[in-house]
Amino acid sequence: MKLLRDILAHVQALESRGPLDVMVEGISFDSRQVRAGVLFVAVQGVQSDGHDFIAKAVEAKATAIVCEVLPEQLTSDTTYVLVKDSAKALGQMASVFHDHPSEKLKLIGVTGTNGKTTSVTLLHKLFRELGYHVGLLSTVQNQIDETVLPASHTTPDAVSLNALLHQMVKAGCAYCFMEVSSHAMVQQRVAGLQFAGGVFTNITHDHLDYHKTFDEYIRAKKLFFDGLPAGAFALINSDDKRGAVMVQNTKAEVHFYSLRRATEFKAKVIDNTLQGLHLEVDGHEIWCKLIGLFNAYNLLSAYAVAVLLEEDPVESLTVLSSLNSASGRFEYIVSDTQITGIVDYAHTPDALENVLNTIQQIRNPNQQVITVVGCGGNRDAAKRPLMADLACRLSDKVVLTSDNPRFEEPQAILEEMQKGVRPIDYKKTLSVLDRREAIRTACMLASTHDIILVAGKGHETYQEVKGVKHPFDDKQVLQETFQQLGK
Ligand SMILES: CC(=O)N[C@H]1[C@@H](OP(=O)(O)OP(=O)(O)OC[C@H]2O[C@@H](n3ccc(=O)[nH]c3=O)[C@H](O)[C@@H]2O)O[C@H](CO)[C@@H](O)[C@@H]1O[C@H](C)C(=O)N[C@@H](C)C(=O)N[C@H](CCC(=O)O)C(=O)O
Ligand SMILES: Nc1ncnc2c1ncn2[C@@H]1O[C@H](COP(=O)(O)OP(=O)(O)OP(=O)(O)O)[C@@H](O)[C@H]1O
Ligand SMILES: N[C@H](CCC[C@H](N)C(=O)O)C(=O)O
Ligand SMILES: [Mg+2]
Repeated sequence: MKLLRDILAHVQALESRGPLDVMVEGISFDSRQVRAGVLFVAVQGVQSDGHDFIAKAVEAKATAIVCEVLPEQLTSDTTYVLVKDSAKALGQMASVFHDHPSEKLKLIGVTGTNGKTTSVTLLHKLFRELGYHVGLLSTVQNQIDETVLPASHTTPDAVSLNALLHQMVKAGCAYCFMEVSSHAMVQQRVAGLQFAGGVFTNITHDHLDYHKTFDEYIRAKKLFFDGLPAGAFALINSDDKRGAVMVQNTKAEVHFYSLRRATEFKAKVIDNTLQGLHLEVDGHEIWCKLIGLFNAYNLLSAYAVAVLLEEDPVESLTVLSSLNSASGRFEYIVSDTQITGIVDYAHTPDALENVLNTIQQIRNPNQQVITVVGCGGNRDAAKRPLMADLACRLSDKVVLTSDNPRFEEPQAILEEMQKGVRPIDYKKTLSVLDRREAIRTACMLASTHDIILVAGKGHETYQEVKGVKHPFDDKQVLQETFQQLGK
């Protein structure tokens, strides 16, 4: 419980109507969650405008309303506060409401198209092994030490986010490693947070359904670095050509990592096999369990963060070399007849290309590569033909299928993917709408020693169709199918 006046301490209010010395028991941006004592914040959304629900919030006895436009009719027992940017105010108020939790631990944010979950998961495990209490906010799950809390977004909304950070502080966490998505930046989910550091992994084609242009997508990621305070660090992948742009206007201290250039933090891949990576990092040789060149970047950036947070370099590398990948990131099983089944969350053209290139590097010429891939509905449609084309170019056979169709027609998504297949690849491409059947088809096509990649859903344990999440787990389906077929 806090006084409205105190909650507004960091908010630039343009105008207020009604008493400010009223008690607030909770903050909500959803009128359906409002009850007596709650402060309702009206946020402009994609589907609807929170301002249209102010009357509902008042009906539910909201103590106060924070909004960008005052309603025409004001009720006398509600306080109204007018602000320029409700989403930003929401973050600032949620932070005060939970006693500024981000200032009581070291909060490190990771942004970029690919590698966020892998990086924050590595960092969480590393800092646990180094003896700290640590929080994690990721696509797969949130965590306080080993306690797992479910995650519905890559970056939670501002209210949930501050509540989670508050719980981490109460549990004695010294660090929290979190993913910062581009949606979160545009929607100001991290407004009001104090970051001790930020990491940029890479930026490639994704989410243009939401950001519209690649420049806007870059701008969204850059906003994160623009907002870092002096005293924080910004750790940048200098092998990505947008790396330098990210830190053009940052106040943070800039550091670079690279596999290609002589930078402050550098690594060299000595060997890349299905058993793992053999790396040289800052002059030290290590063998890691993670597979694929792209994971050399994730390992290097995790190492660099540890050094920037003043951990011992050699001890950090020793721990990193013992860590496994995050769930659904290049996880593999080998069937009784020696078929390798890989499940990977590659759901962007770049990720798919990286994963398939890695498979091409570690396969031998007698092994066929069979890829099962689909694209999500209500997401960037431009990536559909690109992903189908990449799958064909880098595989011997391809089974195009459904991912999470959400509210789109699965057949229509599949047809958009098919448009990317070059005529020369028609012969090697099949389309099987049902994902379970598609995985079965790939298993039937596979012979001893072949490699099956099931891409796009990684750790997800559901398939989302028209608002309903049906149980579906690529790893489980793959395993069951091998057994059913006696493969
Ligand atoms: C496109 C997008 O990001 N949408 C997010 C956004 O919803 P929205 O803008 O559609 O909200 P809306 O339905 O238009 O409603 C506007 C406002 O009215 C309020 N409202 C609405 C109805 C009502 O009856 N009463 C009411 O008060 C809503 O609570 C909201 O505040 O704000 C919601 C509340 O924070 C989010 O849950 C929702 O995430 C949706 C579910 C989503 O799927 N988001 C994905 C795309 C996403 O955010 N992904 C990124 C990761 C991407 C990546 O890098 O891979 C993530 O960080 O998870
Ligand atoms: N550093 C990297 N560079 C390029 N591709 C990567 C990198 N790390 C992982 N990948 C590929 O991208 C996929 C997604 O990785 P990860 O889940 O770590 O990324 P993410 O940024 O968290 O994705 P999301 O935006 O969905 O949360 C992996 O399954 C792998 O195929
Ligand atoms: N965080 C990403 C995940 C995509 C995963 C893929 N399986 C899909 O459903 O498109 C998103 O929400 O766009
Ligand atoms: Mg993620």
